[in-house]
Amino acid sequence: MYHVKEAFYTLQGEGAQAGRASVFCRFSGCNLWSGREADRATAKCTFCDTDFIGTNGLNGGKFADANALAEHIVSLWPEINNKATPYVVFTGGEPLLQLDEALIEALHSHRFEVAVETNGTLAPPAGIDWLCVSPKGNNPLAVTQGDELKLVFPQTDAPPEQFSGFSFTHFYLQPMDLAPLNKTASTVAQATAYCMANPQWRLSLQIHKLAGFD
Ligand SMILES: C[S@@+](CC[C@H](N)C(=O)[O-])C[C@H]1O[C@@H](n2cnc3c(N)ncnc32)[C@H](O)[C@@H]1O
Ligand SMILES: Nc1nc2[nH]cc(C(=O)O)c2c(=O)[nH]1
Ligand code: SF4
Ligand SMILES: [Mg+2]
Repeated sequence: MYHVKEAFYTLQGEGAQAGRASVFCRFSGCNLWSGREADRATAKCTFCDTDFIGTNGLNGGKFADANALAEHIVSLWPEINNKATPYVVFTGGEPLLQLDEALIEALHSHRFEVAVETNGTLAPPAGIDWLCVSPKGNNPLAVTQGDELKLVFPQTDAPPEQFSGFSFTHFYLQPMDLAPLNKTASTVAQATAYCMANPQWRLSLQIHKLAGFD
């Protein structure tokens, strides 16, 4: 059984695939935070910008098997023409708690490319087409290679230098959105300065927040 908080059609807002039409499938639950505000300060990941509790969001629910969830995802992709490869982004919460090879294979059989946004603490199943790892503080990584390392910046216990030798094709700094913490500061300016001083790293602005879509 897969537990899905919400699923929707939008543009990828972050990283190297920003601007690409995507079905987002947000799994419920995370291994680094309960999702409850009362637990945030003591969680293993404290700055999360996402509600991933339960299955009550848009197009959310419980899906009995891989084919049922794959068909749900396929139904959210618009059949406008066949020139673009359909794209699904599994996120959460932590998608690697639930994503498995059966679901990836079911989506491949519908021509979909499969992307994942993960905190990197769990081993991924085979078959993922685009793996984005976003390390969280000093939580140990189970994954040190992939397509994209996208580090939320700044994090005192996760400086970029710790990851710059890993085997990723793209290295992005994403300014920490402090709104979930009821704080403001210029994390954009700090990330900009770091990327200018360290050209291995590129800036990822969360364009969905700037443009006002999900
Ligand atoms: C909500 S997470 C879900 C996927 C996975 N659990 C992870 O942490 O990568 C999706 C993306 O949002 C990023 N993110 C979470 N909170 C953020 C914040 N306050 N500011 C900027 N990016 C944030 C994460 O680092 C990750 O790249
Ligand atoms: N548009 C849009 N792009 C995103 N890229 C990563 C997201 C996430 O929450 O994982 C996200 C999201 O929530 N919305
Ligand atoms: S690991 Fe990802 S989903 Fe979990 S609390 Fe952190 S940012 Fe949110
Ligand atoms: Mg998000």
